Amino acid sequence: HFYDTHLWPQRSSGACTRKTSESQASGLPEYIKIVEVGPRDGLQNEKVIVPTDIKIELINRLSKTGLPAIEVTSFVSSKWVPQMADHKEVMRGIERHPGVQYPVLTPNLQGFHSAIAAGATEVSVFGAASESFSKMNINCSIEESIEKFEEIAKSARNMDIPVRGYVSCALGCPYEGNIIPAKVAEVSKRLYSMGCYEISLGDTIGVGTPGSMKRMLEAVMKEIPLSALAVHCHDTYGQALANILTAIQMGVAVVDSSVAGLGGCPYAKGATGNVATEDVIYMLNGLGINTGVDLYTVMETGNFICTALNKKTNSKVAQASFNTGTIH
Ligand SMILES: CC(C)(COP(=O)([O-])OP(=O)([O-])OC[C@H]1O[C@@H](n2cnc3c(N)ncnc32)[C@H](O)[C@@H]1OP(=O)([O-])[O-])[C@@H](O)C(=O)NCCC(=O)NCCSC(=O)C[C@@](C)(O)CC(=O)[O-]
Repeated sequence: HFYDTHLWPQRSSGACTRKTSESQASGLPEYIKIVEVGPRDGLQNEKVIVPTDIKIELINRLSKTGLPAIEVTSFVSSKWVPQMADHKEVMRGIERHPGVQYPVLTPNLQGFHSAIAAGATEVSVFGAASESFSKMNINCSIEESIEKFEEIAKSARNMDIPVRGYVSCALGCPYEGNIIPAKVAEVSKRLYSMGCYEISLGDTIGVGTPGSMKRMLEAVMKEIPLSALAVHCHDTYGQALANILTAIQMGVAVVDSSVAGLGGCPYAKGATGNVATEDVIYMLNGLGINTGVDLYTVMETGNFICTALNKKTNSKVAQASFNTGTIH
């Protein structure tokens, strides 16, 4: 089930070349920034520990696709997430391309200091809109997590390190079920107020629908400027692209995704992969929205990591391109 990319034709014209005129006409953003989370969110959930050199090669390949941001690893406890135990080696080992951001996850000051010592120049804190999830994921309440994140934000500010903020369970929690939009808005506001430049709203278990995405975003947009919002959709219920389309129709212009649709959170059982980067780019190309990312190179990179992991891609676009021998 692996893809011999030689079977694919070279990149075709069509959707990729229809640039901004359609998106301008439809009121959609002209440019969407894709934040690639595969090396972190994808590989943290693999049962096997992926060798460090494969992780580095994955990130180096992703750096050549035009992606503007690639989440590298997490500086978390190796007892909690053994898959990310080689964070220092990965951070030190990658080639950094000018203009590409390489954020890493940091749950507390200890993680922040290790990340900076390993050469990180951007970090992400990761909170939740659910008390139970916060406890299960980072072993503290939402309030305690905010205190830890404030310490990170303060140190980061002194060092000119940008901080991104995640809010998990924005559309539902594996332990509490429904999460009210007001809670998502409240946690988002606290992260934004402490200096996070962007808030990524995570549908951690992929239960959201365009309806719940719209209601949640309406609440969050009352507190935070649209330009500071991102969506992070898992595809567990097959709703990710529809949810992303809803978000971009509402003006959100930053989308997290994962090459080959790798991903999931070890503390959210049953949550399958993130939406595939290939599928997001294909949809955005079709809408005439510029991403600056080359679909073909991302598909080749997806093929590389799936071959290394001995698994089938979750990207529908990569599957279809293989089956039909065409990229539309
Ligand atoms: C946050 C902790 C560390 C608290 O864990 P804790 O056990 O409460 O920490 P502690 O402060 O009590 O320290 C206990 C031990 O952990 C060590 N420790 C303490 N901090 C660190 C650190 N930063 N890096 C490395 N080690 C650390 C510390 O040194 C000590 O070591 P010991 O003395 O026992 O040998 C733990 O709960 C943890 O590592 N959790 C990992 C959670 C995680 O990575 N989850 C997946 C990412 S979140 C996600 O996927 C969702 C997202 C972002 O994608 C968005 C979405 O989809 O919604």
